[in-house]
Amino acid sequence: MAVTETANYTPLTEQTAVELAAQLDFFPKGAALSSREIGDGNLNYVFHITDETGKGLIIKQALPYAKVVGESWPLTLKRAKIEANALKKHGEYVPHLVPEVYATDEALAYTVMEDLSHLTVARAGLIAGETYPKLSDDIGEYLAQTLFHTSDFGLHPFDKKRLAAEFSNPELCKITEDLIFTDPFFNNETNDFEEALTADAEAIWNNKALQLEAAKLKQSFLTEAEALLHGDLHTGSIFASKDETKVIDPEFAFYGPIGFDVGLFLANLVFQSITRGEEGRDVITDHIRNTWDVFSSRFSELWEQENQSAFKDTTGYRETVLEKIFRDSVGFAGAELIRRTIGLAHVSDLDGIEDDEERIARKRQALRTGEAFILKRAELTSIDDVLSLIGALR
Ligand SMILES: Nc1ncnc2c1ncn2[C@@H]1O[C@H](COP(=O)(O)OP(=O)(O)O)[C@@H](O)[C@H]1O
Ligand SMILES: CSC[C@H]1O[C@H](OP(=O)(O)O)[C@H](O)[C@@H]1O
Repeated sequence: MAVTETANYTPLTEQTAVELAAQLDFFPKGAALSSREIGDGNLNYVFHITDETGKGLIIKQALPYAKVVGESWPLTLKRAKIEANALKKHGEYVPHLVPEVYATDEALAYTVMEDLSHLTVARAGLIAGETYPKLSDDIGEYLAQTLFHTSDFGLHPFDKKRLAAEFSNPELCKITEDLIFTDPFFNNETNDFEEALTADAEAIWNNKALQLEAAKLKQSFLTEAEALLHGDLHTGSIFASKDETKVIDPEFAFYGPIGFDVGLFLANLVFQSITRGEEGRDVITDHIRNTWDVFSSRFSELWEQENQSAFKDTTGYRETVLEKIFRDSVGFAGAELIRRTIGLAHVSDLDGIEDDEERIARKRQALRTGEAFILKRAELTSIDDVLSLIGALR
């Protein structure tokens, strides 16, 4: 990382975070503020500042390295600016589905934003058996609005290319390129899995057909600047309640293939489908189906209403675009299922299963499902095909 990037940077402490919050015009003058670092993610500090009435705000600060690994893994501070700008850009289309950004500081790499502590991180809630009736309606809407409006279908080509340049995010993309698309498909030292899964991992590393498809997915991720993605849309990046949904943490935002955001969210629902008993599974199946249905129908409506392309009404064009997004989504979902099982950075849906035999069985199922998604994605033509495949691999 360039020396200049950290020249004026100091990490906040709970104390300095309070001092910073007091300087903002947010709490009443002289309010008694308290501060707690609550970050449970892999990369950043998150300070929760509250006054005596319970009113709160969040200060998220990037560290000059990946928190999960330590100082041996330097990481650009620019990601804080990318995250704040992505929240604001996506907020232009779906203000009700992202936190409000109150202030930013590029040198100190922090973002001050709306406190969402009244909501629960969706992954934790789903694992606990919570139901979120609006989750797939809201995420389908979020995906359609943010991805359509930042694509060539929704923007003038000059604006789209300017935005793509603004959201160039090579360092964070490299993490995804390595951790999702490369390392799990080879015997790489970043991989992380229980000994009982060794033969399963080796089968992946020896599967040449799978590697070829992984290479194609990686190429798509590297080269297809279709829309401004969230870039890491898993259920740990979503806050939810029965009547609200908010998407946080778009520090991996960049111009990439639309199916990447759709696929990551679907894969994280699939983890729930895999780990739940029969009684709790239907609600997840419905969310998987509804996410695609809402996304594709809202995307189609926006296409009809707002697409300026000369080919907008060309027979079969919209269908062709949606078929590609669908195929990509299934493939990217497959890569996410595999990387969260044997790669670096797991999900608690699987790792939290206490019984060893059950945990290993569910992880094997996740690997089988991921492989099938990647290898069969060209044959799957509807979301019901995907759901049947998930069912057949139980
Ligand atoms: N706006 C917010 N309101 C309340 N809590 C938040 C907010 N943003 C983040 N958090 C808390 O901090 C945790 C980590 O945030 P996240 O943005 O996912 O960090 P990282 O980039 O390190 O993964 C979240 O799981 C959540 O508990
Ligand atoms: C060393 S980064 C690993 C992993 O962490 C990110 O997740 P999050 O910021 O939500 O904790 C992202 O998924 C990266 O792939």
